[in-house]
Amino acid sequence: MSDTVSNIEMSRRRLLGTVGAAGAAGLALGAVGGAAGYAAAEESDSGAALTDVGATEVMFHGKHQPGITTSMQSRGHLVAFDLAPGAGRKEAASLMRRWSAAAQKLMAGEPVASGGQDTGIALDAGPSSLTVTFGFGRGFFDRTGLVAQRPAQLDPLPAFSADRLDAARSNGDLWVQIGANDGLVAFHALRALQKEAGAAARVRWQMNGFNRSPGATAKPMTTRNLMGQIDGTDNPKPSDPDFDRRIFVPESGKPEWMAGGSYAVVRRIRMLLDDWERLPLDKQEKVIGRKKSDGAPLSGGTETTKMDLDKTGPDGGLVIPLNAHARISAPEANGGAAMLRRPFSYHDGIGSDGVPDAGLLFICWQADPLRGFVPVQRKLDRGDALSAFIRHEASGLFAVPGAPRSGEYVGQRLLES
Ligand SMILES: C=CC1=C(C)c2cc3[nH]c(cc4nc(cc5[nH]c(cc1n2)c(C)c5CCC(=O)O)C(CCC(=O)O)=C4C)c(C)c3C=C
Ligand SMILES: [Fe+2]
Repeated sequence: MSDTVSNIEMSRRRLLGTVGAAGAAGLALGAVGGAAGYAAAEESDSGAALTDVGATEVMFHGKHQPGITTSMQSRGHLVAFDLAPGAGRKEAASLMRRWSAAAQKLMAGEPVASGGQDTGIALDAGPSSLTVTFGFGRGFFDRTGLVAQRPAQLDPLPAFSADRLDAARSNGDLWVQIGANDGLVAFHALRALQKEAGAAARVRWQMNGFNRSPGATAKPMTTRNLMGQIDGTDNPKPSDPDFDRRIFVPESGKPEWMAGGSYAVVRRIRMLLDDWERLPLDKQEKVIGRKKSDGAPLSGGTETTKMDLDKTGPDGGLVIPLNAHARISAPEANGGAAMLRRPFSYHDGIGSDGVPDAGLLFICWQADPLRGFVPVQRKLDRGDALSAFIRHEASGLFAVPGAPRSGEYVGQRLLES
């Protein structure tokens, strides 16, 4: 069962079980609410929950860690930690044990007494689809004396010509991805995990992101990014026959501790919004190869229609230009290379250059970065029309093990091997 299915079941059970029939009758179910949902929510004065957003719980245990195939959440925090000077394998194991116990409680909507007492930031809220995902960076294996267990997939990413990477905001020994459909719930988890790190690890960098709030659109839709494009249409789907093979390390895969795991590539990609917004709509659409209004390919149809890469217009030219982002990044153009993109937008105010410091916290998941991100980015780096409007400013690559079994902590099979 996917964690999304169990979310829905869990949230329905919680709604009916804890809110009671009178409240449940007037509820707007966030996932399917639509226009009728808004009316019900606005009119509800019974004191019952207005939606099931808060009640939805994602499971901590399972085959894969949460936060990979989980539906995108409206708030995200990405934090990289370095192990503190003097901390090694023993301290790392103890940290992962503490973090896993805290994450399990947080995801169940329970308080955590990190450093004495719960901060109270998430009091009153339900789990709100909180997920906490843990990964290990290349340096982790040096620090813990586990170099022999380091997967080749964590070899540094190649340099790309358009990279303008800030080393201080790149990589890190440990990576934590927090996502939730409530800002306070997400911050509560962030704070608890930072405190739980104690003297064992120090924050190296932190990035904060956001997406659409559940229920913001009248019907469920693929989200938009800060350039206004519908972004995520052609993601691999869990129902695709080769989804697991592309995104997750198989049970028989190597190293054994990565069974059921995945590799996360994280890129902080700044959008040059002033330049982008000056571009007329028809040119913006040619940059991507899709319409801005509904995400349909320029070759016709609706958002989910397959792109016709050979279609020509009245002038004889290709309707999806040769340098269109969607053409260049398509699996067919990259020997089948595919990744699951699950980003957050970010906005960190106005940069020192006077333009918005805003863009995409691009996170993609794959069983092997050399068969996912790397070949696609190599190709985009050479000829993507979008390159003129974006700048890669930070980068990270992390091994994200499978979910722990009941009673285990994340990474136990590595740290106690
Ligand atoms: C190396 C991988 C990719 C990077 C980096 C990347 C950055 C990036 N993309 C957009 C906006 C869109 N991307 C779209 C499709 C798309 N992008 C990638 C890969 C990277 N994007 C892939 C593999 C695909 C799917 C291609 C396909 O199979 O057809 C789209 C179109 C809609 C969609 O399918 O999601 C948009 C829009 C931005 C703004 C960006 C950097 C800021
Ligand atoms: Fe893209």
